Amino acid sequence: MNKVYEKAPAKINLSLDVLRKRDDGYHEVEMIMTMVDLADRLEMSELPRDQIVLSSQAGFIPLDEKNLAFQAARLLKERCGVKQGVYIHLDKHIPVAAGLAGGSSDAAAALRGLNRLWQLGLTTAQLEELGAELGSDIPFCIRGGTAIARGRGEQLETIDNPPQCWVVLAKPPINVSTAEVYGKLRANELKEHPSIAGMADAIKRQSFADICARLGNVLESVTLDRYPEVRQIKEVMMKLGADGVLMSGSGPTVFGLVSKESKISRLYNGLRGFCKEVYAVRLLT
Ligand SMILES: C[C@@](CO)(OP(=O)(O)O)[C@H](O)COP(=O)(O)OP(=O)(O)OC[C@H]1O[C@@H](n2ccc(N)nc2=O)[C@H](O)[C@@H]1O
Ligand SMILES: Nc1ncnc2c1ncn2[C@@H]1O[C@H](COP(=O)(O)OP(=O)(O)O)[C@@H](O)[C@H]1O
Repeated sequence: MNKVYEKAPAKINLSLDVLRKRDDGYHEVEMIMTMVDLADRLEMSELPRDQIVLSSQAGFIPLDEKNLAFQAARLLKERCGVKQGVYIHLDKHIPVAAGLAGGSSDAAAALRGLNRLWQLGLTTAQLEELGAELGSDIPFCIRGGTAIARGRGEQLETIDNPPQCWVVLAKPPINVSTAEVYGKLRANELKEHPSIAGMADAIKRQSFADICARLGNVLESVTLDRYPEVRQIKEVMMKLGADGVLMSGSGPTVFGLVSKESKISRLYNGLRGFCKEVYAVRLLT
């Protein structure tokens, strides 16, 4: 029986700006995203009957058509006229509804993997286009690397990876809805905007100090107000010596960038006193 495996890494937003609310209800964004080495793993095998079957060791995600990996398989089947079924096992490690694009990355991995399993011969650009139909972050998760994302997040410009560093992630035990955070944002009243060009330039110059100084996310204004524990985690991370700290996406996960390995255990152990879900990983460069 044919089988393929795909890794589905989490993303972080190094800079996230919202320019305006659009007529279609989405927000026009400009953001810089990169991947970290915290990943789900997907195993996909052929099913002789025409069915999509999902399983996972994680008890807290839907395994039916609400799952983005299921939606990815269904979309590919419909568009490419695939008659076979597929069994997908999702080995989940990325925290759910965390601002780390776990579901989006699973969908991206399913598109990449099923393109191979079913020998469809779609290009990355075609997969990105299909992915955009399922979610704004999915094209980036298909492409990977580091990119400036515009539009509603689906228009990508690949840029250099930042210099390698440690990324400490802390997720407080709350689930944040992306739609709700965008819904509460007063996009026209934002006083400060992070400079995306400035962050892109800091990355181009490989200046770790400037990258840390330029971290910014306008969605913090909504999530930090609503959930004071996210603000507290940011403060704790700074006190424990992270070089730069920011909330990822719509939150609630906070990440800290650290250049020196010697700082990691203090940061990791200190944070564990505040929340159960703490990870120390590397950038996926
Ligand atoms: C905030 C970000 C930052 O990377 O990530 P997460 O925090 O979700 O990881 C993204 O913009 C999230 O992208 P994604 O999670 O794919 O969003 P989608 O499924 O397309 O949309 C979910 C909902 O968010 C809102 N939405 C999303 C993207 C966008 N540019 N404007 C929006 O207003 C819409 O209300 C939409 O119905
Ligand atoms: N494969 C999946 N993994 C995780 N969550 C998923 C998946 N498919 C659908 N979901 C749903 O998508 C929502 C957002 O999940 P996720 O992608 O982890 O968050 P975020 O967009 O904040 O990074 C959750 O409510 C979850 O139920």
